Amino acid sequence: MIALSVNLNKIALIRNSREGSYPDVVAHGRLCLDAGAQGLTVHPRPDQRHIRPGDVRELAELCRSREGIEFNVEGNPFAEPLKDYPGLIPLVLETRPDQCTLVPDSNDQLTSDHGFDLKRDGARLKPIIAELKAAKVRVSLFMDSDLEQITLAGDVGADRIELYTGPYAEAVARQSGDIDAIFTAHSAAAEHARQLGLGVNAGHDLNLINLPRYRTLPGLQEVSIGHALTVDAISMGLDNAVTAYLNCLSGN
Ligand SMILES: CC(=O)[C@@H](O)[C@H](O)COP(=O)(O)O
Ligand SMILES: NCC(=O)COP(=O)(O)O
Repeated sequence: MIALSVNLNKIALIRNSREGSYPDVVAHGRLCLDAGAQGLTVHPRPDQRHIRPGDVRELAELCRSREGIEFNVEGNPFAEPLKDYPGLIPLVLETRPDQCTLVPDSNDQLTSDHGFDLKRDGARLKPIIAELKAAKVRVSLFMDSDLEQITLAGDVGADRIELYTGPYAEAVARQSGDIDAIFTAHSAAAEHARQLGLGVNAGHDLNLINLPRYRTLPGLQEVSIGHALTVDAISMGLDNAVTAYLNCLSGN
């Protein structure tokens, strides 16, 4: 079974567009879990454009209260702390999510758009990964479909990789000629990770159109989906959107 982890960033983005706490991020996380999602994901960026440290603390409690539900916190461990943002690692060590997905985003990026270059960052990531694992937090690294880089992910002690699926999503949206080549590269990367003993997650710009093919990705354990699921929820309702993504993953 491929687990669906709903990313709540965009619920928080709407909340932050006004004073107060409407929509309530935790209440919407609870709704996703009640609809059957196996986990929740957040990406607390230093500028707090959407998810804030308080959201991470409250959602950690919510997920801990639910048997079998996983909480995944994403971010760049090297990002310059801004305002009252404590930094990703202190926040993760405080809240102890089930998984931390490290992502090489800089503070000025609109969104995540590439995986790690472990030739450059591997040495300084290794002790951070060890510290998170010592705290019993599973570590996943956001990676492109590059076999050499995925080998390095194993070398630096990652438990899993999260394949960056943006290029495939873009190719499907444009109906470009390289759709199959991109997915073939994804599959090779997933198989390579699996042979190295690494778990396989996937995410970014997944939606109800491009997601079905990921049912064939070797060893896929979890997808984290937020942007498109939130957009679908505007017309379907959040519980129906979660159900639609669960059905898509199970082939129903
Ligand atoms: C790592 C990744 O691809 C997404 O999880 C990321 O959280 C998207 O961030 P935004 O929601 O800020 O675009
Ligand atoms: N890791 C991917 C994620 O959490 C959500 O990405 P998106 O669906 O918002 O593009």
